[in-house]
Amino acid sequence: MVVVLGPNRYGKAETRVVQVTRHGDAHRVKDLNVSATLSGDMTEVHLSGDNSAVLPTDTQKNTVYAFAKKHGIGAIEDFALLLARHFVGTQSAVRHARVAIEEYTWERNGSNGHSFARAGRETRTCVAHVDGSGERVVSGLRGLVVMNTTNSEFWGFAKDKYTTLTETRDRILATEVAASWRHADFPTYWDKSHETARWALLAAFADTYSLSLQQTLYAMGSRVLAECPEICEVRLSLPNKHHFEVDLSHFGLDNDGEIFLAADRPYGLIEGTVLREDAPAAGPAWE
Ligand SMILES: O=c1[nH]c(=O)c2[nH]c(=O)[nH]c2[nH]1
Repeated sequence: MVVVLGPNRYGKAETRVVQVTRHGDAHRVKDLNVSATLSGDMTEVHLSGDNSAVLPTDTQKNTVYAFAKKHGIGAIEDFALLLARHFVGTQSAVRHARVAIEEYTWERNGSNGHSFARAGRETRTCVAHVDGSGERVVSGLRGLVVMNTTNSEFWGFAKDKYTTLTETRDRILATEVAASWRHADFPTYWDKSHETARWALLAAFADTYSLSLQQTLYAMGSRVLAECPEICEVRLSLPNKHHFEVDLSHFGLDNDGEIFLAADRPYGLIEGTVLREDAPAAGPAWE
């Protein structure tokens, strides 16, 4: 039997780093979850246990903390690129570094400058790749929960003998947005680019008179591309958080779109990609 080593990679997953910057009494918090993944000339460690090419995952973790102190944490895309460039640039055996970062946002709690509350469930994300073919960054967010209480219909759908869903000309449309977007060019300011893309998603969700969540998805992705010239591809995953009007007739009450059961499962899951026709090749961006 002949076996060979296939694709492999290794790294330190989920290094949690919190940076508190103190401007007098007004503190600022950056709260990240950093996952580094390295690959390259790693045959010997797998075949013979020779570790000479292996930068320990423990070192990768330490680098995250040291770089947070030395360089500070600004936009997560800048921090991810800094780390990825460092691993590829300083370790000859490392040909490809992937650094994925999640950022959790804290809001001020009161006015004392040092008390914070976690801001909802929304998480900002990015994945940076650095290798011999170049640098690629995918940014995004997840956990952004949105709801329209009208301007949503769903009718004219295919039916078979198992279809019981009634057509509706007015329903609640709610979802928890998970979106990621690929950059054809790097923006000057990652934070500004993220803010604009996020705003575009929200604006399109609010403005679209929806005949299906699929149509809303396409509108959201298109709006990001319209507002952000540096972005060439948007991927969206939208759970349809169903709200069912409750039948209150048993209690002698009518219900004209006022009382709903918010079902947590099962949920429809609408996923799609919207991209520029001339988007450059993605390379490893989405891996
Ligand atoms: O916007 C929707 N898209 C669907 O594909 C679908 N399917 C369903 O049962 N409800 C909905 N709503």
